[in-house]
Amino acid sequence: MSIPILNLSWASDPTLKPGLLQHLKAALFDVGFLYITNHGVEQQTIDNLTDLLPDLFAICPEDKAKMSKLNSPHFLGYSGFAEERTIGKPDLREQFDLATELPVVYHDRDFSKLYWRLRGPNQFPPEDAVPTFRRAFTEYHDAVQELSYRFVHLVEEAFGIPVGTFDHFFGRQAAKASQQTGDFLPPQHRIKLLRYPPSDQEDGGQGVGAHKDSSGWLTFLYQVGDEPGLEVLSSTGKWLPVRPIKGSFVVNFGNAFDAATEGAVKATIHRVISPGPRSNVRYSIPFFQGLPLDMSVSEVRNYVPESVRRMRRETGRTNDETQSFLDPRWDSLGESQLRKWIRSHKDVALKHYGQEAVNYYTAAD
Ligand SMILES: O=C(O)CCC(=O)C(=O)O
Ligand SMILES: [Fe+2]
Repeated sequence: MSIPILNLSWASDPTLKPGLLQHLKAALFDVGFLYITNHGVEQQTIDNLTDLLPDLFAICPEDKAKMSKLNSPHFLGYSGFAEERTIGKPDLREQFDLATELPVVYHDRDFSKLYWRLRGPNQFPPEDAVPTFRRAFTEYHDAVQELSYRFVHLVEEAFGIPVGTFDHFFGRQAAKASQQTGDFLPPQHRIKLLRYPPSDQEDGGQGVGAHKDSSGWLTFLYQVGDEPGLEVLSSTGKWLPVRPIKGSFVVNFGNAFDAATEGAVKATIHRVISPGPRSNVRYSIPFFQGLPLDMSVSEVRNYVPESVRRMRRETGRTNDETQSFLDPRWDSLGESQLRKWIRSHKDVALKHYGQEAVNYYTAAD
């Protein structure tokens, strides 16, 4: 298995587009991981943000503390080196979690569900500490958001459903009158700015442990520079390197997408090995495309054609890893997101959601 590279500029050439869609189908259904090049996001927009990363991570500890995730019921802000764990081991990275800049909604509308508190504004670094950061971040966010919507249109074509079928998930058009769903509050997308310092272990260390993405629908990852480390688990059980290709994004699929397609498009397992002792710092920026918090995966599934959903069933393999969406308690995106955040950040959860919520969301299944 190798990781396909799709040239998105083929989408605007009628003679090349059928080939692109063919490649996309193979990438979606056979691999679940791909690179995209000529994707339409200006290199300058990317560089304006990536050039600031060394300065951002070099802000003083007091400024980092002021941006701590502990301040944020939305789990947005700074987490220090090795503070998060995956599969029981610390991840040797430092990160800023950001998102689409949105106001809180739970104060002034009838949003009775606790998960609405996930939605809210960013904590930005002080403007004098990293001048132009907010502008560079916002431009990057807007450009990748636009790419993500464009890419979803190609996925619709690959699925053989009308272009725009998923638009109302993103507040881009009302659902058709005949359909029950619609009027969702447009989602908040999440962006992590990640820094992996060189490890003192010869074989690197756990940059981030093996996982599937649970924060969104599709992930668009930008790997800064040439430092390797990202690996994806192939269907034969081998770890394949996903080396940076200058200017490309890596696309992969989150648990919700896997569940919505009944496993036809897999949420692949991936990990990052930290740079070794003589390597450079590695930076990367995943963009997790969100879905409306009050939408349920079963609703999303209604828009995915039967021809796609039966693919996994026909292979005879069960859809093992997305069981949590099958539990009615976690079927909505909001419930599953809140559960995930509370489980991974108990300190933030206790402070902003209280012991009762922590007990509820962390109880064994
Ligand atoms: O840093 C990377 O290349 C990947 C990060 C990742 O998989 C994640 O944060 O979900
Ligand atoms: Fe990931």
